[in-house]
Amino acid sequence: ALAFLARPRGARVPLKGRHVFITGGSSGIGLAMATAAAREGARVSILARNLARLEEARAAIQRDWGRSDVGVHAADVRDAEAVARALEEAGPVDVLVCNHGVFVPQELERQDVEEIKWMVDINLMGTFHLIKAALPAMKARTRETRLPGSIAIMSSQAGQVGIYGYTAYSASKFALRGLGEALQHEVITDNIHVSLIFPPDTETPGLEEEHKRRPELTNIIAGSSGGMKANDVAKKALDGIKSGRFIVPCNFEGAMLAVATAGLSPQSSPVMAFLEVIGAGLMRFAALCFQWNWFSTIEGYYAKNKKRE
Ligand SMILES: NC(=O)C1=CN([C@@H]2O[C@H](COP(=O)(O)OP(=O)(O)OC[C@H]3O[C@@H](n4cnc5c(N)ncnc54)[C@H](OP(=O)(O)O)[C@@H]3O)[C@@H](O)[C@H]2O)C=CC1
Ligand SMILES: CCCCCCCCCCCCCCCC(=O)[C@@H](N)CO
Repeated sequence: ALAFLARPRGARVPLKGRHVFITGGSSGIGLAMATAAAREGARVSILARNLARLEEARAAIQRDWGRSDVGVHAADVRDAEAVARALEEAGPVDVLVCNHGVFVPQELERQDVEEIKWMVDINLMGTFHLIKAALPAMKARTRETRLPGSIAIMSSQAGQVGIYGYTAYSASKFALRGLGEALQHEVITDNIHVSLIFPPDTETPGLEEEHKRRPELTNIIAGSSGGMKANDVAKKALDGIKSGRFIVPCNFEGAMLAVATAGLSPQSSPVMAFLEVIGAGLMRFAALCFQWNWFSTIEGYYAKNKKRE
């Protein structure tokens, strides 16, 4: 029954010979995805603000994979016109990867409104700008080539569960899920598959920066999910994109989170649909255990710090 029910139907999204456009492609997960896509024979374009870092990334991809056709586009995703210009320059896209993102964890009370707005503008509004700019040509492309296209959006496990220190970041990353679910309805008849990627802490230049300011409690709770290397996240992400998966978890805890938060998300895999139906109660129980542990940690931490004052 679930094999019949699971929707949208699964798809094979090939990368070889296709145009893969990756934002935040000059660093961390984005650079790892750009490198892996080039290795699979895709024509890759990368977008970020800093041109020098983009050029370095292009040189690294060319050195490793001998591709001389990596396109670089310096633009800020907050600037809708600059994003539209970059996509115009790059030409029609087959696979759009909205991976750019910024994260500064902080308790809401201590975080400035400017910093909150900055995260929401880049992580959420930037993704809107990209998809709106890329979509018309993407639709024409899937019609022309009769091959499925893909829009991949980089969320985070902090986009599946809200944890201490991530009010602004989680809000921006949860929002991407709403965007993605609604968008999948709108583009399915154009043969475009939406993928939402949910990595745990991943070793990147961005994470190194984040650690300079991350509250101790955020460190502890985020540690509930094992850290990963950028190359491994990139591989999971590309595998998810290639098989047209909507929810793409990256590690074991991520697979549990995916089942626990399945909600009303699209599901093309009958096997995953089966696990979701069977696992719902069990994973809710596991989630309550995790929450029990997190609240105990927070209460213990505050009790200890009060004593010290
Ligand atoms: N590392 C982690 O622990 C995790 C990361 N993620 C998500 O994965 C994505 C990538 O993270 P990671 O690789 O760590 O990040 P990095 O900080 O290493 O790289 C971020 C990339 O995004 C680009 N970028 C940032 N702001 C803008 C902007 N306004 N316009 C255009 N490009 C921009 C950066 O280039 P430039 O500064 O030149 O613009 C850079 O290329 C993010 O969306 C992040 O939220 C999710 C879960 C865990
Ligand atoms: C039912 C069972 C549930 C099991 C596991 C729950 C684990 C949740 C851990 C949440 C970790 C959030 C890390 C965010 C990383 C990130 O995005 C930052 N590095 C900034 O980018």
